[in-house]
Amino acid sequence: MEYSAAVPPVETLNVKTIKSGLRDNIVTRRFIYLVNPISGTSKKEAFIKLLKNISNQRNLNYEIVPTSSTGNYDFLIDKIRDEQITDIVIIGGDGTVNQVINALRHLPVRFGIIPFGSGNGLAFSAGIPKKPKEAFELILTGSAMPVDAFMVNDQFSCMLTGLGFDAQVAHDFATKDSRGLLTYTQQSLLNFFKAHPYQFEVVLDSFSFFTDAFFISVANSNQFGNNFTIAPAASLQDGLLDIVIAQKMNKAKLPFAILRQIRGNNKLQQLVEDMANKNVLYFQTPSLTIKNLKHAPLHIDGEPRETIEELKIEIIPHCFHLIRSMA
Ligand SMILES: Nc1ncnc2c1ncn2[C@@H]1O[C@H](COP(=O)(O)OP(=O)(O)OP(=O)(O)O)[C@@H](O)[C@H]1O
Repeated sequence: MEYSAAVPPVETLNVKTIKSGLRDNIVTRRFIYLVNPISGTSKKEAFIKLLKNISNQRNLNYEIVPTSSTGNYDFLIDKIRDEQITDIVIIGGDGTVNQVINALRHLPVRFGIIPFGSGNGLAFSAGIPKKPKEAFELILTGSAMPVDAFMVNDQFSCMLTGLGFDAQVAHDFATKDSRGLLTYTQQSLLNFFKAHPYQFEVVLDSFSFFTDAFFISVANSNQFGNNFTIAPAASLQDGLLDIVIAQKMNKAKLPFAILRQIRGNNKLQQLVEDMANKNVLYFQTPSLTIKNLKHAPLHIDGEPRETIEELKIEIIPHCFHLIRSMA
């Protein structure tokens, strides 16, 4: 079915249209609130009650739908078309955000996030408030902007993909009964003592190089989540991926090297020169290939994935529209 008045197709949606659409047409907007019942640690019942109250008070047209544990959202596609849904509000963490946006990004909808995950890397990177009520207020009054995403072979990523140490943490975290920051921190510490470097070949447009690294992060967002910055220069809208490579070093130096990276004073000026004498390499590129020679574990947007030997990674500029803070 073709779209008519309320929501023009994505190709014709420009920032101005969306901005004014958001502010002026709150009554004509049609919302689906997608709730992940298991993400994060905070109980959602009280917030869902509040969400209903606010939505009813403001006469919003909305429906609450649970998220899909398999990541299959085919059941929503016809509904979005038939009912001319304009806004998908994701109440969950990065794993949910990845699955929902991947499934629905070709439709002319805006996405909003109410961060209810363990890390919430994309939401916090986009300046979405931590407090659920404030995040919802932003969805009602803020602006939708085009945001980049990227592909790792045929898999979609919108926040951060990693090989090595952080991926091992994601794998171990997935086996735990409890979620949340505490469990994540425990797993990070345990893995720190077991961490060892993996061998990679990194292929860029003009050259390639080998590196032994504790981890490689491919970042669209500036952080892992919980406001833990890893790629200080990363922008969600610049058409570039920020690549962070924590090269083999004395393990005692690793936290300090990461700290320098977090503070943003290790920006790579001359990649080739730095390869020999810097512990953490940091550069930007729209695409690259990583040959994962020792089968380092992989995560995509914080979710453990089966590892891949050769990762062809490419940005999708302005892939979807996210309601985000302009601050
Ligand atoms: N209805 C559901 N029932 C059970 N599991 C679900 C359901 N919907 C989604 N999931 C799964 O829940 C898992 C965790 O979700 P999510 O990643 O959003 O939370 P988190 O891991 O706590 O937060 P973050 O990714 O921000 O660290 C995902 O693997 C997702 O596939």
